[in-house]
Amino acid sequence: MFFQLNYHLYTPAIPPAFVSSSTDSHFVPQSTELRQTLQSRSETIRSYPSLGLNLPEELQGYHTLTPLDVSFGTDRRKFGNWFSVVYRAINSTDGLPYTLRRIENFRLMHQTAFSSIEAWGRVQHPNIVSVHEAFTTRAFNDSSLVVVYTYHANAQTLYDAYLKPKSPSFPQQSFLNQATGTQTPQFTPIPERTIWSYIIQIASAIKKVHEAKLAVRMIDTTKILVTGKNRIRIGSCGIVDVLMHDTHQEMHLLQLEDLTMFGRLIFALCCNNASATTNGNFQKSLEIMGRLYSPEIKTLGLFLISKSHPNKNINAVFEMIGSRVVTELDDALTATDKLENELLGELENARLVRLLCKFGFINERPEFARDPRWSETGDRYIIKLFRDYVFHQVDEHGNPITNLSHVLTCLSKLDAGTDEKVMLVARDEQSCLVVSYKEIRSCIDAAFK
Ligand SMILES: Nc1ncnc2c1ncn2[C@@H]1O[C@H](COP(=O)(O)OP(=O)(O)OP(=O)(O)O)[C@@H](O)[C@H]1O
Repeated sequence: MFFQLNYHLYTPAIPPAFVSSSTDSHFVPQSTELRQTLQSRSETIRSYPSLGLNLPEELQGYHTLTPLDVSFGTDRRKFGNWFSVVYRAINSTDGLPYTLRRIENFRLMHQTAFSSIEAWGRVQHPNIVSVHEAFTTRAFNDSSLVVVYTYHANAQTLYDAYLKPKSPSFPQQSFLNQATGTQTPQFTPIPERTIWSYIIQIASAIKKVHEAKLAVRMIDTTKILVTGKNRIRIGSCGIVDVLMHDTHQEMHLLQLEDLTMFGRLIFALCCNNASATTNGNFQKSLEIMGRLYSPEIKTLGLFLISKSHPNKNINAVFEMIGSRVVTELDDALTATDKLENELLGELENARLVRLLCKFGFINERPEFARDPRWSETGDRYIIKLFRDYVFHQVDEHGNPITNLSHVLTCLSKLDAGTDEKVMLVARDEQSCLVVSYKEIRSCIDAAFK
């Protein structure tokens, strides 16, 4: 069956006045930066682990383990009371990269501890790193628990992105502004719009989790990932449920604890201090927050960390932040417009690559090399001359013309099968043929078949 395409040449883009690819938007950087970001993620995924790490070659269907924690080997990080290490690994079944969080020296007492992982597997949300599976293994020469998550290339924790001291010679302190007599924080505050965006994203993740009758149990700057421009995702979900399986705790209380951790997170981000709500720092934190941000953020933060608020639940949070959600929604829709527009510009790629592959399959087949009938007669002769017309033209001095727009225009016309005629000249210039792109396309199709 042969379908006539009713589009040809290049897909027209939306006028830049409506969707501009050269300007930044809240969630999508300008086109060139977006491309660099995606390219760099692709490079990261293809990067290979250094040798000599002494890691298992294979682990429950995962291979090519690469540690993601840069401090691996020197500063052994902790997950609660347990040591944990994070790896990227490739799944043998689908060939895709995943994140493996390993908890060292963990003894699984009951298989039922994994039931929460199944529940987490059903939680799909744009602000939660998806949980895939969990297993125990002796492949690391101990008894380890491994929980597998979606891998977000080049993700950074909120801690690394904002709170980590930039240099040991610049401790994160306030200094006294002699002119005004006020303490000025020695850090670059996160813009208010970004803080609201993070608040809304975390709140909607918590809402999803609480509605699934689960609790996040780990809302902390070191466990939330920045996975794109102003995009964050809660990582490490489900681990605490497995680790604490034998300690029964009421879900309602765990969900309240989520809100308290959420409040502490807001203070930490606003004040650039992971311990902003501890006793010694609290007054100073309130002062910093009052000075840098609108009062609604402080009110929300105080509501969340309050011990005994009768109406403390995630829906009450949304009542407090409702008006800000509209801006977030607008920005999210602008992001889809921008990405759709970027995609429009790439539509041609797949068509053209498929066409080039077809050419590659047909032209110069070695098994027909001694058979002049293959390429010197009929359909295939036309294809050969067309190939010369597209790729092998020379200028008046006999130098090759490498004009990409000529190639792309010809291929697009060919793909569309236009009625436009083209004159194909034999290499010896003794004969020429005038054929339409439509006819050339039929020849290629027939030869390919
Ligand atoms: N799902 C994921 N996709 C991509 N990278 C991830 C993912 N989860 C974690 N990482 C990366 O792995 C690294 C280590 O994560 P980890 O949670 O151990 O951070 P950490 O700062 O070392 O925290 P801790 O002190 O608790 O160990 C971080 O740089 C993080 O960006």
